[in-house]
Order: sequence, then structure tokens, then C-alpha cells
Amino acid sequence: MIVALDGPAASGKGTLGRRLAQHFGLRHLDTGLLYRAVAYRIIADGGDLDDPATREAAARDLDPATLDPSLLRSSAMGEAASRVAADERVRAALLDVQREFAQRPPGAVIDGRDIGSVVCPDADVKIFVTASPEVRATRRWQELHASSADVSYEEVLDDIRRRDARDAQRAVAPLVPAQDAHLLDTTELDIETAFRAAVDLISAHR
Ligand SMILES: Nc1ncnc2c1ncn2[C@@H]1O[C@H](COP(=O)(O)OP(=O)(O)OP(=O)(O)O)[C@@H](O)[C@H]1O
Ligand SMILES: Nc1ccn([C@@H]2O[C@H](COP(=O)(O)O)[C@@H](O)[C@H]2O)c(=O)n1
Repeated sequence: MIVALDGPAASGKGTLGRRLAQHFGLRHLDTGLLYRAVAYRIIADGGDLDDPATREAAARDLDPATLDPSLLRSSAMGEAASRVAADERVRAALLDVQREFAQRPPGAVIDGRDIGSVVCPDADVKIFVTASPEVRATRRWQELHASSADVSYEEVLDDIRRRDARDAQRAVAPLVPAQDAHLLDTTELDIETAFRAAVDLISAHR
């Protein structure tokens, strides 16, 4: 079984993805980490994020087995990831690794921006997870604040809005709900209630 979870920044895709994978005995891939890792490699090597050849080479050389999420979670890396993710050659270089992950038994929960629309258009269940920008910013700010990050709520909200706009407006694989996706708006749902709603949606397809 393949479950595609898409949605804007900090909508809860990763939180839901991890729990759903555990619940249904599936593997989980957070595809945002792939784009973050491409950006991280370029920055760590002193490269130019805006250079197409540098971006493509970093994506082609990426070894998903070496991802270190602790290096990739910052807001700055999210912003840099969103810039490289607008490049069609970067997206093409990362496509096979995502599809191979999805196809391997016993199946997977994959979260990102274009999973239901491009990466796994035949996914068994597609869920578009969203919440208002203000609620997402509050949740992300609380998360960052708990880890002692020195960032204001306004900065987090700006970051989310800018990233969502770039992701939704890019020419290739934009952030958009697949036509057959279920919408899960968690603005007024806590994590447990959102998880239960997603379990019900997936169970109905089994
Ligand atoms: N329904 C919810 N109620 C309250 N908090 C939530 C809910 N869903 C997620 N969160 C919290 O919101 C924050 C963002 O969630 P998460 O990291 O899962 O989002 P994401 O969509 O994977 O983010 P990104 O786009 O950066 O990968 C986390 O701190 C998480 O605990
Ligand atoms: N399938 C995907 C996943 C991510 N992106 C881009 O990466 C950025 C970071 O993703 P997070 O999920 O970790 O926030 C995101 O803003 C997108 O630009 C993507 O394009 N496609």
C-alpha cells in the first residue's frame, strides 16, 4: 500500500507520516529531507544555490542513506531547499529514489508536496494535509522555541508564507492537491484527532 501525504510547510505531514507508517506497518519517507540535503550539500561545499549545474550535480550525487535530519531541519535550510526544489533537473534527479522507496514491500507513507500529483499518481490513498498559516506558524514557533531557537513568531509566519508561495507558484510539480486527494484541515484538530481522521481515511481504502 502507498499513502501519499502532501501539504504546505509545517502542516503536520511528517508527524502524521511517522505515526501512520508505524500504525499500518509501512515505511516512511519525508521527501522534504531530500531537497534539504541537496541544498545543504551545495552550501557546505561553498557552492552557488542559483547555479543550475551545481544544483543538478548535488541532486544526482545525493545518497539518501547518509541523510542526517539534525543538520537539515533549520528554517534557513527549508528556505534553501525551496529554492533548489523549483529546478526541474533537481526534481528529475530525485524522482527515481522516491518511486523506488514507494514500490518496495510492504509499501510506504511518503510525505512532500508532489507525491500524489507527480511521484506516486497511483497511490492507494492521497491526503492533502493543511491548516491556516497562522496556526502552522504557531505550532512551528512553539517547536523551535522548545529547542531554544531564537526566532520570532512573525519571522516563522513570513518564512512559511514565502515558502508556500514559491512552492505553489513554481512551474514544475507545484504544491497542489491531487484531484483525488482527501483534504485534511487540522486547523482545529489536535495531533491525536488528526491522526485518527487519517487512519479512518486510509482504513476505508483497505
Ligand atoms: N494537529 C496538530 N496539532 C498540534 N500540533 C501539530 C499538529 N500537527 C502537527 N503539529 C506540530 O506542528 C509542527 C509541524 O509539524 P510537522 O513537522 O509534522 O510538519 P511538516 O508538514 O512535516 O513540516 P515541514 O513542511 O517543515 O516538513 C510540529 O511541532 C508538530 O508537532
Ligand atoms: N516532495 C517535495 C518535498 C519538499 N519539497 C521542497 O522542499 C522544501 C522543504 O520541504 P519540507 O517538507 O521539509 O518543509 C519545501 O519547501 C519544498 O520547496 C518539494 O518541492 N517537494
